[in-house]
Amino acid sequence: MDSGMNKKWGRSITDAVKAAIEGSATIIQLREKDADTGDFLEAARACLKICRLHGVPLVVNDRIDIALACDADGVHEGQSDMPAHVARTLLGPEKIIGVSCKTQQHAQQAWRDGANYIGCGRVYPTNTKANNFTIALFDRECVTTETKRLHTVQTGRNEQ
Ligand SMILES: Cc1ncc(COP(=O)(O)OP(=O)(O)O)c(N)n1
Ligand SMILES: Cc1nc(C(=O)O)sc1CCOP(=O)(O)O
Repeated sequence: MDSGMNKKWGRSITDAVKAAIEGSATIIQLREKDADTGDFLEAARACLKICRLHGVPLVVNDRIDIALACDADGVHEGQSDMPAHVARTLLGPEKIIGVSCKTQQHAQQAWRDGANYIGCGRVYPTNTKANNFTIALFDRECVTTETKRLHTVQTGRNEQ
């Protein structure tokens, strides 16, 4: 979740985190693509406080420095972000590392690098993210059954 999108919907990022947890979310990702570092860190600390109260892990998208600064539970990295093996070295053995994967090769590399889960998709178009492509459901099956391990699937939606 991200502050910008939630602001558009008239709620704060912390309200969004609370609502997600009330709705049974078992892990939260903070994904701030447009925030300044200071604002990102502040949001991460505020979200983490709520997550800790409820025993729900919080992972930070892209930014290992933010995750380290607030002692978040982990990070999510894309194919053009910090490689998972470097993230593992920086974060240590206990933190959660997720990696976005669109091919079997991505997935195999992620597991070799010490990822805890892979994010596979998206499988439907979205207008919330540019410069990225949708994969076929068949490809998603190949990526996830190939590795038979923990994965999430990005679905995609259309924001008006
Ligand atoms: C769970 C999950 N899966 C995939 C993504 C996408 O991550 P990435 O490829 O790094 O793209 P951005 O999020 O940086 O736009 C994700 N964030 N979470
Ligand atoms: C964060 C993210 N990355 C994607 C990718 O394809 O790499 S899809 C995605 C989430 C898109 O979800 P929504 O459409 O609900 O905004």
